[in-house]
Amino acid sequence: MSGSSAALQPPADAGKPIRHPDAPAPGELLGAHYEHCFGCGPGQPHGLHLEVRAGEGVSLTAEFTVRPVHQGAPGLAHGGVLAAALDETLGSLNWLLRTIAVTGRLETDFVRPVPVGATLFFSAEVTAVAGRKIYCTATGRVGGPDGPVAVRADALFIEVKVDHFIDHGRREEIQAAMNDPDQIRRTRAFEVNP
Ligand SMILES: CCCCCCCCCCCC(=O)SCCNC(=O)CCNC(=O)[C@H](O)C(C)(C)COP(=O)(O)OP(=O)(O)OC[C@H]1O[C@@H](n2cnc3c(N)ncnc32)[C@H](O)[C@@H]1OP(=O)(O)O
Repeated sequence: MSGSSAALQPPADAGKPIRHPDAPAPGELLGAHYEHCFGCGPGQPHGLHLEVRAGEGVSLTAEFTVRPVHQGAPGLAHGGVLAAALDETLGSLNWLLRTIAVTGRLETDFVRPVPVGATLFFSAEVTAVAGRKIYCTATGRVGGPDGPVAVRADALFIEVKVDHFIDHGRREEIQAAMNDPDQIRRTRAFEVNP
C-alpha cells in the first residue's frame, strides 16, 4: 500500500523548493547537527549514526546500518527505529534550505522486513514549500542504492524560530549546545539564514 493523506498534499499555490546558495555541494557529508541527536549524533551510543550527503537541488542521500540495539522482532529492525531514520533523513533536507523546521506529520510505509546488519540507502527530496510548510518524501532501499524498496515516507515539516528549542528544550542541553565549539553544528541549531 502507498499514497499519503490529504494533509500531505501540497496546496495548489505551493512553490518549488529553493536550494540555499550556501548549501553543501552535492556529495558533501552534512555531518551531525547535534552531538547527542539519536539520528545522527556521534555521542549517542545506541543512535542511528546516520550519514547524510547533499544531493542536487534540494535532495540528499543517507545511509544507516541496523545494529542489534535496533531490533524489534528477533534479528529484524524495529519499525519505530526505521521511522526515526526516515525522520532524520527528511529533517536533514532543511539544512539545504537553511530553514529550521520540525516534523509535523510523518507517514511511513514499511514494505519489507529489514534484518540486523543490513544497510538502508535513503534518498530524499523536498517536493514543495507553502509558507512555513515544507513537503518532502524519502525512500529507503536495501542491498544498495538501487536495491529493493524497504521503507518509504512522506512528511510535512513546519518552519519554526530558534525559540522553539530554547522555549521547550531542557535548559542544560540547550546551554551545552549553544556552547558547542563546533561552529557548523551551532549554526545549524541556532541560526536561520534566509
Ligand atoms: C535544532 C536542530 C535543527 C536541525 C534539526 C534537523 C534534524 C531534526 C530531526 C528530525 C526532525 C524531528 O524529529 S523534529 C521533532 C519532532 N517534532 C516535534 O517535536 C514537533 C512538535 N509540534 C510542534 O511543536 C507544533 O505542532 C508545530 C511547530 C509543528 C506547529 O505548531 P505552530 O507553530 O503553532 O503552527 P500551526 O499554526 O499549528 O501550524 C502551521 C501550519 O502547519 C499545519 N500543520 C501543523 N501541524 C500539522 C500536522 N501534524 N499535520 C498537518 N498539518 C499541520 C497547520 O495546519 C498550519 O497550516 P496553515 O493553517 O498555515 O495552512
